[in-house]
Amino acid sequence: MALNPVLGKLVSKRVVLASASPRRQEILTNVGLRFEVVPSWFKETLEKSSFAAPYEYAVETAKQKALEVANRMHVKHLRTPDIVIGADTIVSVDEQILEKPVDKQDAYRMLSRLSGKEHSVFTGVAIIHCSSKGNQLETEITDFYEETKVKFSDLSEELLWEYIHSGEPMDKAGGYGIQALGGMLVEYVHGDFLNVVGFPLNHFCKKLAELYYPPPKHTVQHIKHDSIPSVDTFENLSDGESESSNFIEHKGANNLDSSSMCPSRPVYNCENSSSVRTGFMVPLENQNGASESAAKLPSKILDLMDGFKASKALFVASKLKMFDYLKNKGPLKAVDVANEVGTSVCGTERLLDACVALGLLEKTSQGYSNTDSANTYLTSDGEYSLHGYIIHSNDHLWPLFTNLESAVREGSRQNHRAFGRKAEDLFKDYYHSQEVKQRFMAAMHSIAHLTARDVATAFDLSQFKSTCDLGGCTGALAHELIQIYPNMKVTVFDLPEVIANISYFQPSEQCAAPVTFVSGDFFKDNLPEADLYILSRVLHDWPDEKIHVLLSKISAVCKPGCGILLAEMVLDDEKKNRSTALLQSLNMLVQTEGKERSGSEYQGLLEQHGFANVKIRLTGNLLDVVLCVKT
Ligand SMILES: Cc1cn([C@H]2C[C@H](O)[C@@H](COP(=O)(O)OP(=O)(O)OP(=O)(O)O)O2)c(=O)[nH]c1=O
Repeated sequence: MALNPVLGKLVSKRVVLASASPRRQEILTNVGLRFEVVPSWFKETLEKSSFAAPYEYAVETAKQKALEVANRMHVKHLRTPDIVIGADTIVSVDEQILEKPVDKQDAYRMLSRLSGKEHSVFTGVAIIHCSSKGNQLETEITDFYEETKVKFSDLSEELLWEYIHSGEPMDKAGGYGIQALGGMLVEYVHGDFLNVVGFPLNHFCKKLAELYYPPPKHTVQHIKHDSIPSVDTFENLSDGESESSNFIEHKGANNLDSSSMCPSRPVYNCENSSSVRTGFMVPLENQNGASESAAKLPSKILDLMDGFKASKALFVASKLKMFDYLKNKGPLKAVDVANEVGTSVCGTERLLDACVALGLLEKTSQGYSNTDSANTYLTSDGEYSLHGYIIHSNDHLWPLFTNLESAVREGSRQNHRAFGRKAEDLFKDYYHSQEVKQRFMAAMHSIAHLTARDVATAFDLSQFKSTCDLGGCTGALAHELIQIYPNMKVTVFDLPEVIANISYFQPSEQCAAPVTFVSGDFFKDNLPEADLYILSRVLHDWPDEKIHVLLSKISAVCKPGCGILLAEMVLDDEKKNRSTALLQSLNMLVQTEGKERSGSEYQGLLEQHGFANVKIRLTGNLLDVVLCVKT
């Protein structure tokens, strides 16, 4: 049973968030929703005076943002999403609509208008259900808005400018962010706090409840239309969707991070997390940091202590190809899996049970079978198989991470301790041992294929007629680019040893314009001509000195207007919030001389080589995207 099966209803659907707002991504991620991010290209230029009320403008803009994404994904022959969610947040004061400031003066105008007054924050939301009939996209649109009233204190000039110079106002409606420094300007908030931050979660859940659980006619009088049904109500309503248990696990895990969203409002975290947890109930500590009773355990720490056991269970089940057997022959009893794989029955049963508890498998009286996620991601031939990366994690990263302590003490990579060879020798191994080479390429292909759509759609790249993916390996991103921009000429440039082994990874269906593969070393050889150079998961391998060598080579062949697109995990500037990216930076420490970097660090590197207009898109998924152009 899910805490909130209305969100559980979306588990099996392909949900797309048509928004680049990191806040919206975080709010929805924190409640365990799984979705792709495809930022809308709709320009927020609707004529404001043509709307009778400010909220109508926000709702219409939200609708247009979502429709643009739904149409683009349909037209570009991508798989039509099931649901597209769009949102638009505006601030309204004295009948005027304030959006994001265009510059510091504009931010000043906005904030001085809000000083000492109450204003309204409206977020319009559109939920678009999509289907394909023949070649036509059919949509059903549900929209709504939420209003929150916010009052600012009187703001002194000094405070105003200090706040503006912090940079926080620039990407936020009304020029402030209530969830961070802007919270200091606020005297009171009446209404949904998350609505101000960009997404009215409570109203969204109520809307989904209306859509998915319309009250049966004979019980109408018992159901409160404006409430999200309670857990008990939902138990009755639940349709028993098998993935709902995954949903809870996921949500529990995500609450670990939710503090970054709203540090000043612990209530928002605490209420959710204490009611969400399943399995072992772990309320949070009281204000003094002391447990309220002996039964209350530090859940976050316990989860972290157990993390390695869960990773290793996943690695071993993958290595033994259990997900492949279960896909082809499931449901199977433990004894049958053990016979297929050649393992002990007692060990196999424990591993399978652990995988069930981790939400990777399902268990019924017929035996064990894969969840949909296991079929998609964990089988070696799944549509978005991560099998290659999992094996790489087990065989290569695990031994390196075992030496993390030495890496931290010495500040350098640990290949010699993990494998008895220097990093350089080992790197050569990738290309000299066929097995290791295939394993490494499969790992890189898994991640590139999984993230290709996010990377290719983070920005509108249609102005670039030719693209060169430097270190593009098997061409997974290149193929995605051609799907989205059929007229783009796409070249992949990688080492000869890599290019010699790409055939296994090529898609079976023929693309309209095939990808060109060119072999060479981007540090030594001439680069192919292109309007846009892509570096996906390349810069994080190298120290700044090597990056300067590479960027100056690219800069030398780039004409004004040509661009660089980076795909990396981008750290927040303070390096304290994005745990996946920060852990990845440790991953780079144990095996390379590189590291993960923040948006301003990438900007600094790029600007030194004549690239400007640096834009960063946080996709909410594995890779973020940075785009800049040569001046
Ligand atoms: C008032 C306020 C707004 N905001 C943000 C929420 C929205 O992200 C942003 C308003 O701009 P929007 O145009 O609603 O959204 P966006 O440009 O960030 O993303 P997209 O158009 O791709 O959906 O302001 C805060 O983060 N905190 C606040 O206190």
